[in-house]
Amino acid sequence: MGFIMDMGGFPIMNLSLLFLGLIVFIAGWRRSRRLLEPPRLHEAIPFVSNAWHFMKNKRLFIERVTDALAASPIVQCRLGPMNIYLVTGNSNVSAIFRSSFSSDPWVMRILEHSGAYALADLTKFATDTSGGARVPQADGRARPLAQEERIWHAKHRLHDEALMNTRSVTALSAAFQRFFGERLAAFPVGEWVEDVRISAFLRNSMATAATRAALGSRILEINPDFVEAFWEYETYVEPLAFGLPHWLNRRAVRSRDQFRAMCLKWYEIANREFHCDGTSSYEGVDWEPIFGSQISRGLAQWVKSFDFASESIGGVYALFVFGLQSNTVAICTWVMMEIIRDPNLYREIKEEISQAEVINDSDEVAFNLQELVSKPLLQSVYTEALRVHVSILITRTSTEPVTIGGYQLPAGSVFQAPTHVAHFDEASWGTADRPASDFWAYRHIREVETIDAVGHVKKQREFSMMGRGGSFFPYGGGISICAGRAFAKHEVLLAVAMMVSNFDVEFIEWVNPNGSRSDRPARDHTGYGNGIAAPPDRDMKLSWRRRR
Ligand code: HEM
Repeated sequence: MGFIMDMGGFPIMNLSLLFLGLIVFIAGWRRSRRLLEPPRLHEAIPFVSNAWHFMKNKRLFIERVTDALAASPIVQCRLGPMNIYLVTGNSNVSAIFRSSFSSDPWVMRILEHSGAYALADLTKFATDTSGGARVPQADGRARPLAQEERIWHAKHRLHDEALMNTRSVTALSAAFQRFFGERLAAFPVGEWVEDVRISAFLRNSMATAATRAALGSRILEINPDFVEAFWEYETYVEPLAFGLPHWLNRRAVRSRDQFRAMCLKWYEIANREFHCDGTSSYEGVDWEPIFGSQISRGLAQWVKSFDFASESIGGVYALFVFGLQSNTVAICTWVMMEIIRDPNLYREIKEEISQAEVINDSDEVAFNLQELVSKPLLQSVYTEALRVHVSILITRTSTEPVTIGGYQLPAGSVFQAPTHVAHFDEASWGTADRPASDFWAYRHIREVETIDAVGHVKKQREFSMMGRGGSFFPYGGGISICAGRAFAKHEVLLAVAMMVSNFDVEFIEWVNPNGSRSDRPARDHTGYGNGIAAPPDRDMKLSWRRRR
């Protein structure tokens, strides 16, 4: 009692004041800490809920992020073991595309968990801190790495040479046109085929044609189930990157390992066949059946020069096929669905496509590629499909201390910019009668007046982003921007043009995955965790008749 009342002569009043002061101090300190740190995305079970939510229903997770980013342009969130800063706004997003931000740590997670690279090869990436750019980043090494030891840079150079330059894009597009044409030619001329499901058709035929174009035909002969195994693996690529223990992710790990094994089996056979006569007769050609294209042969060269282990080589090709297929097929499907459901749009698209038709040496209808990919309405529909259906969190790590959204954050902070927030921003995209949430085929078109040779004023359509490019980054940005973006556009527009130009099409109904009639059109597949373009959750059933 005496202890409570006077504490050996220390009056209770003083003790209460001291205690109160301490509480005020702690509350103030915590508030000031909070002010120094961005607000945090709510999480019911710390370390678990957000990561679980992300993997199981990414669309809902991104909607929660969108709400949080409406209140603050930067929000913290824990995804499994990682603390992440989610950012929005043109200046914050362009900041993370600067060269002082790197995608390498995130890519390393993908290589390790989604590609299952061998530890020895992961170490080669981890120890090369010189970055991907031509000029090495200062990394404080006593002996800077020689150019040929720079593994990130070698990969970037390969992408530039074998994916981005005009010759490689033209060669890949020509091969794709040939192989997709063969799939279409399998339909009888003049006969209506009643039960074509556009999503299922493209997942098989477009993926097969793109695989042959990029990797050659041999890979499909060696692995008849290659395309099915790919789609199984594809659903797990992004969830795998979080590196959950295998026992929590058994199916994902099994699919990954099966697909990598297929890639490796082909690589080993292809490698022997390609070099069987010591000097391959295929050297220098644009396309051959064993390795396919320049990018595929380049990858083979790259893995050899860095002495990759076999298990990594399977992962290298598995991840390449992921980049090649998973977005183009989904985007092409959305473009077809949107134009088929709107007869006027279909008619106008068909008219544009007919202007790019040419007769090739074999007397067949082909396309002037440059003309095709610059048609205003086709580009607008393609851009709108990317705007509405691409949802990715572009991820970067700061290599130096940085101020973003008014917060000073240390080197090593991980940032993610959700495309969804920018792509659905009303201020950038909405119009009085067309909210940003709607797909509107004509959103990226403007009418301009031109005067012809005899002085007549003509109205003409032009494709235009109208200065809104900063709110549109479906291909990411900075040095890690998608290396396949030029081919992606060619491939999607070619596939659309070939179907529209060669077939009469009639819509029948929307169907559920089990084939039963759906009472609503397709929406983004919400449970989809793969990362970039969401595929449709319903299919479109149609009948079509090949015209020639
Ligand atoms: C509509 C189709 C496509 C979309 C929306 C898309 C989107 C993306 C995105 C968002 C990234 C990450 C960029 C970043 O972190 O800033 C990426 C990277 C990449 N993509 Fe694509 N992509 C598409 C098609 C393709 C195709 C067809 C290929 C291959 C032929 C491809 C190859 C790559 C490669 C190699 C990278 C890694 C680039 C690097 O780290 O340097 N992509 N893509």
